[in-house]
Amino acid sequence: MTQIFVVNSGSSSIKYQLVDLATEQPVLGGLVERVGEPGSDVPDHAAGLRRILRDLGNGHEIAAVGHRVVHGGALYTEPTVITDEVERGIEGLAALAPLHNPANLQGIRAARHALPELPHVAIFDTAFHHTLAPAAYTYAIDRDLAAQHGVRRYGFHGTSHKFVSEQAAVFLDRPLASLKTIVLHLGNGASVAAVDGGVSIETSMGMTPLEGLVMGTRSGDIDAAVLIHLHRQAGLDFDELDQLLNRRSGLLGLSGNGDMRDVQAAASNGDEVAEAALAVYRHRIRRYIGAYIAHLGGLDAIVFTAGVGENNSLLRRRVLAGLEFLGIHVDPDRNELASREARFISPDGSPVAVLVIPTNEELEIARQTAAAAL
Ligand SMILES: Nc1ncnc2c1ncn2[C@@H]1O[C@H](COP(=O)(O)OP(=O)(O)O)[C@@H](O)[C@H]1O
Ligand SMILES: CC(=O)OP(=O)(O)O
Ligand SMILES: [Mg+2]
Repeated sequence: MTQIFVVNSGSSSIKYQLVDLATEQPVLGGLVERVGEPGSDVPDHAAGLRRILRDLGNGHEIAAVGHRVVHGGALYTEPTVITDEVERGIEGLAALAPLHNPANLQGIRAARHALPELPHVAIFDTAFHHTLAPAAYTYAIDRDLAAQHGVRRYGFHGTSHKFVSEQAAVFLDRPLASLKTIVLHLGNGASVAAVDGGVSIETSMGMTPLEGLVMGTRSGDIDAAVLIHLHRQAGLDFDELDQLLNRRSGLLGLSGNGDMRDVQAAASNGDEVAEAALAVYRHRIRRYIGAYIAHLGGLDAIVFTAGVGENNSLLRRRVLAGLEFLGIHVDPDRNELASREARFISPDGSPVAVLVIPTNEELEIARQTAAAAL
């Protein structure tokens, strides 16, 4: 019974699972929250991971450890067995993902220290998007400056986009190579990917996980001149602008609440500010759907996934309303059916399959870890 221990160190949490490879089911799992927050008894990710490993105890047949790492830059495009040199590589990318990579690295160091005899593998959020063409990943600024500082689109949530687009092919019983799919990963962080024959050709997040969709606390797309304007006119410095765009924008900035459940509940109770925030959220998603149909040159499937995508039926319906002329239809009854399984929400015979597929980043990390290390 081979088991893979999967560690997902987020900016303020650590999720973990012990995945049995034979059944592809978690044997156990958990979440440590409020890491490093004031009043928390978990001062940092290293301490959090030590506690998890202590609670885990002995008696498990762990064959390898898989770590989610958010930013692999241009350096890491494959699952990578972690050495001291790889640790330094991940550290070197911290400037591109300051909320995520240092936390990932602390988790890696603590786990390697506690389980030195096991192979540890880094699975990068950026890896699935390394297939983007230059036209898709290039920002139109000075070429040399951009190259010198690694400024380009990398894209994120790749583990989820890969897993979900492959699941769509299995669910539809069609060859992955023939499918043009738009994946909407709508969680706390949110991104869209255009996947053509299993290959990512476009995605909404950029050099960092800030660009693209409206998120819980992140603005997504914004005219870069807004930063210059707020610096000059409102006197905000760079740290304040970073905080503003990454931590105090998105649904939180628009409505005072960053959790979709609360915003949706308020809007449903007639709160106009919440409804206006949701209108911005939906409008942004529709812009990407239109753009990605053009990039794909057709569309076979739209897949909703992650916390919001899997659970918010009203949002799904309203995001796709009026797109019938593109062959996109939603069956209201199927859409309302709550389930933990992959499912259609389009009617039978619809030209575009509209699906809800629960993501499972931990299982994907476990699979890739085993493939790289065992
Ligand atoms: N039943 C639900 N209805 C609407 N939104 C939901 C529901 N369950 C979770 N969400 C939303 O999903 C988001 C979190 O998604 P998740 O994929 O768990 O995020 P992450 O992994 O990025 O932390 C939150 O905005 C939360 O409100
Ligand atoms: C990359 C990213 O945005 O991750 P998360 O959704 O976990 O914040
Ligand atoms: Mg997530």
